[in-house]
Amino acid sequence: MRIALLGYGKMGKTIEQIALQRKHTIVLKQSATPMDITKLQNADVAIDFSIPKAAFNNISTCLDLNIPVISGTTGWLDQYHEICELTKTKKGRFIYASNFSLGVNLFFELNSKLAQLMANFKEYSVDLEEIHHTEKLDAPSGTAITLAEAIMDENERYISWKYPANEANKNQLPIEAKRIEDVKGTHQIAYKSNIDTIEIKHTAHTRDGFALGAVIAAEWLYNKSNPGVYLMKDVLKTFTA
Ligand SMILES: NC(=O)c1ccc[n+]([C@@H]2O[C@H](COP(=O)([O-])OP(=O)(O)OC[C@H]3O[C@@H](n4cnc5c(N)ncnc54)[C@H](O)[C@@H]3O)[C@@H](O)[C@H]2O)c1
Ligand SMILES: O=C(O)C1=N[C@H](C(=O)O)CCC1
Repeated sequence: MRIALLGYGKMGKTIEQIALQRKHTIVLKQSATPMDITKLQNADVAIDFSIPKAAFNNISTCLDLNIPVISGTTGWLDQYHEICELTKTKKGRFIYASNFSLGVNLFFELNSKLAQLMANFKEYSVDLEEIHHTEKLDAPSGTAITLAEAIMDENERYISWKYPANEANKNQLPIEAKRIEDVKGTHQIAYKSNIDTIEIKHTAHTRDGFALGAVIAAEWLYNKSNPGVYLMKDVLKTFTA
């Protein structure tokens, strides 16, 4: 595939390495505006890992040009619905995931199952903590928001999530975000009672998992003939079916 990288920072560079190993070609490494439309038009698929304020324009430009696009950029989801509508109008193909790594997608399943199990045990309250490197622009992480939303789907006590955690009331799921140099991404969920604590945790050691998942999602979307908005779950189903 000819891939356009929209965002050529830590993730863009890691994705480039994985894409080359998988025999793809990089036709565009975009790091700022204005977009190089000529090179973008030459791509089979675009992968956006940029910054929150650039994601909407990057994705909509791809949809306008009928280029399938996957986005891992976090911190722009107030415009997700608009992108879904645009995908429908343009009959485009689009995938967003707050986290493309296989490990985290397994962790998402574990989180939902644990939330289901714990929902009737009112003596436990939930704490969510994420840790990332100090260059991260958004807080809490997109992954933490996905985890919180899945807990809220199962546990009627929580009607929203709250960051910072110390401002949460009893019906808000507290999220703590810490920034420590060079941390690739750690997410931990704790169910605490007066008697004990039950915890689950995912720790990313490198960015390779995010990048491999993103390239696999791009390959899947490129081969998908039906237009639509897809999820990482749809991609992974293909491999587990
Ligand atoms: N979904 C996932 O699996 C996953 C994994 C890791 C990171 N992320 C997210 O991906 C994004 C990028 O992460 P990163 O660690 O590579 O950040 P980074 O700061 O290293 O890279 C971002 C790059 O985007 C570039 N940029 C700025 N404006 C742009 C524009 N208009 N078009 C294209 N590029 C532009 C910047 O120059 C920078 O090089 C963040 O939002 C992060 O949260 C998601
Ligand atoms: O390094 C980042 O930035 C990451 N962002 C994603 C998020 O916000 O959840 C995924 C983990 C790494």
